[in-house]
Amino acid sequence: MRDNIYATPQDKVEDFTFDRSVVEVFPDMIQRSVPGYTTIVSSIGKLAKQFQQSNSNIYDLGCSLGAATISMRKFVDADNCKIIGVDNSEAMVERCRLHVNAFKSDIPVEIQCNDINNIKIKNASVVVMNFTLQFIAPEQRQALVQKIFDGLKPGGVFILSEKFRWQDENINNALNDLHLDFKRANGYSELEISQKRSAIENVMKIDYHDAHIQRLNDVGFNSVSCWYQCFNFGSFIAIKS
Ligand SMILES: Nc1ncnc2c1ncn2[C@@H]1O[C@H](C[S@+](CC[C@H]([NH3+])C(=O)[O-])CC(=O)[O-])[C@@H](O)[C@H]1O
Ligand SMILES: O=C(O)C(=O)Cc1ccccc1
Repeated sequence: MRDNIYATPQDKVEDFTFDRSVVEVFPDMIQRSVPGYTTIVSSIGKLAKQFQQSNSNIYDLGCSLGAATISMRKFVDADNCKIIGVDNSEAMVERCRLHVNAFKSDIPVEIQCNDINNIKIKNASVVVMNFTLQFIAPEQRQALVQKIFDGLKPGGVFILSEKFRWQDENINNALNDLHLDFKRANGYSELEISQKRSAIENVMKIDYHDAHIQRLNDVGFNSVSCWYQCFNFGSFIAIKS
């Protein structure tokens, strides 16, 4: 289903939520809005294969419809691994369970409806946050990333994908413009782009690219790199030694 949510003028643009109407169009919305999304999702599956450990948990935090969970499940083959997807949108979780159950697999998957700030993370070999940290209140981000580090086993990996901004205004504007052109090329009108911007400005607070690296180092990761970037979107790998 095509994302037409912001195609007609709205008197007042409400804050963006992951409700039922978003669920219906979500695959189209994220594909047309996030440069590199498909590459990132498939690479997450391959990274999960590289870092899986037998008898461990694999987390997909903010799993939405389960794209990263399903990608990882295709590649994971270690003994006694369990994939745990968590999302606090009931509409997403309900649809995610349908997606996950549409394919047969030997890897157990559990989809939980919960706030990721409230869950325990333990015995993890892989933790994925694919475009989710940006929706967490900024003051809660450090504690959440610390909890992820603490819940990882030695040799475990954290994969963090986000939209970025830069302190350097020239870089920031150049990469933002490339993203706007990407949305236009994918059929979004100026009205859709501006109404969507209003809808997300209060709920999606973007961190500086440097701030992510700093935070990952601060919580204890000593191997950190951006492994993918397209315009102002990208993904970090952080390994616990
Ligand atoms: N506190 C929270 N607790 C749990 N879930 C949350 C919270 N806040 C937001 N979410 C959930 O995080 C998801 C973010 S979308 C992730 C895409 C997916 N990872 C993908 O690989 O397709 C990214 C985007 O839409 O830009 C939504 O499903 C929210 O309900
Ligand atoms: O739509 C945008 O411009 C974004 O920045 C990313 C996005 C993608 C999907 C839901 C919310 C935000």
